[in-house]
Amino acid sequence: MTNAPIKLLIAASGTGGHLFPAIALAEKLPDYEIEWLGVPNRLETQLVPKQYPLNTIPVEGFQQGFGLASLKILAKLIGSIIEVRRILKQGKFQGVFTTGGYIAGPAVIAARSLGLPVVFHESNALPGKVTRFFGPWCNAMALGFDAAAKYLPKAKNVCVGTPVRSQFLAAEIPPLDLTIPDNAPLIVVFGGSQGAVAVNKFVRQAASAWLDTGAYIVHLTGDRDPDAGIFKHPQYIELPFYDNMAALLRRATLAISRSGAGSLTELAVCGTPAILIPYPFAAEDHQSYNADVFTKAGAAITDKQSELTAEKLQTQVLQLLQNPAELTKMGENAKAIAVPDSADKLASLLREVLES
Ligand SMILES: CC(=O)N[C@H]1[C@@H](OP(=O)(O)OP(=O)(O)OC[C@H]2O[C@@H](n3ccc(=O)[nH]c3=O)[C@H](O)[C@@H]2O)O[C@H](CO)[C@@H](O)[C@@H]1O
Repeated sequence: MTNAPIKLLIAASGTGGHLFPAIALAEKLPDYEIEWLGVPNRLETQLVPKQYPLNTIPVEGFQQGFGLASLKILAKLIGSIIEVRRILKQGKFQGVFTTGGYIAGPAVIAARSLGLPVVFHESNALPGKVTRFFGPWCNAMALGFDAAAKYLPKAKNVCVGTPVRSQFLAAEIPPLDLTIPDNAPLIVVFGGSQGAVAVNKFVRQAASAWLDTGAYIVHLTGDRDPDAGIFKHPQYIELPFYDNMAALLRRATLAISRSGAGSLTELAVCGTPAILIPYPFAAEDHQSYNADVFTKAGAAITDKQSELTAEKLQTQVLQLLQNPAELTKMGENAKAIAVPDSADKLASLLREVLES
């Protein structure tokens, strides 16, 4: 007699930073029957592989203060909890995995109210409010960074790193489909999964001096950059989004990046030295806490956006390009933070919780 597969509901929504680790975990559970929980019109509708049926609920994050808008959101939250309980019961799910954010609230409440186990993964060094609130209710709290544990004193913390997409771990990474000479230094600029308009502006103002040294720039602008297409140069490649990040970050001499957990994890796995510019409006400034981990490890230089100028960024990059030994050291320090088998560790933890 063969055992029926374990049914798992994955609640991961919104950004690459929330979705990629969950997809990497799902790929490690081929013997499970997995369905997804997300919201309509977010990145999950594009990124979640078709083999995982997507259930959607209309949950939203709370605004500051408590007005009519918050009451509507509360009503949606209650409706979402009822709906997730229905999905879990009807589908006979045996557990829930979540990467946090506002989808996690109804997922954790519904699962725990039905007595189902929940494994939570928090990739940031400063855990989000939802994580801090619901962490103690979960059967395991998997952390991307050790530094997060002190903010979750009552949770069952296990540091597993943050899983990266399988492309980063493949023995043979597909080659870059961009024309960049082998010996040219390459600066890669990216601003999370949605691009960073403020970073893009600094980069365009500073870029000429970098290009004059013979360096190439691959600039991933996001699709909402009003200045896209303005700056042109034969060594400057501008794209709204690029898929083959594994090959690009491995090839990069230096990255200029926001400090979302996903980006940092990939920089570490690839051993890519970086200048980090935390997104100043991220919830509770959590990207600065992420960046601190890298700066303290000697893997990156961090610039506060409010104190940065194009001139300062220009000089920092020129100095680093002239100092390959420093770049190599930063890259090695980044590699030392990496947890390349994070998805395996997370899958083992989940199996331990769901199968014991
Ligand atoms: C603005 C904001 O609050 N962002 C948060 C969001 O992640 P957000 O998705 O914004 O940022 P992350 O750095 O975590 O992830 C970005 C991902 O997009 C990928 N990418 C980017 C550009 C591109 O052209 N191609 C591509 O594949 C990167 O390789 C990376 O995997 O959730 C993360 C996890 O909780 C947080 O740490 C981030 O702070």
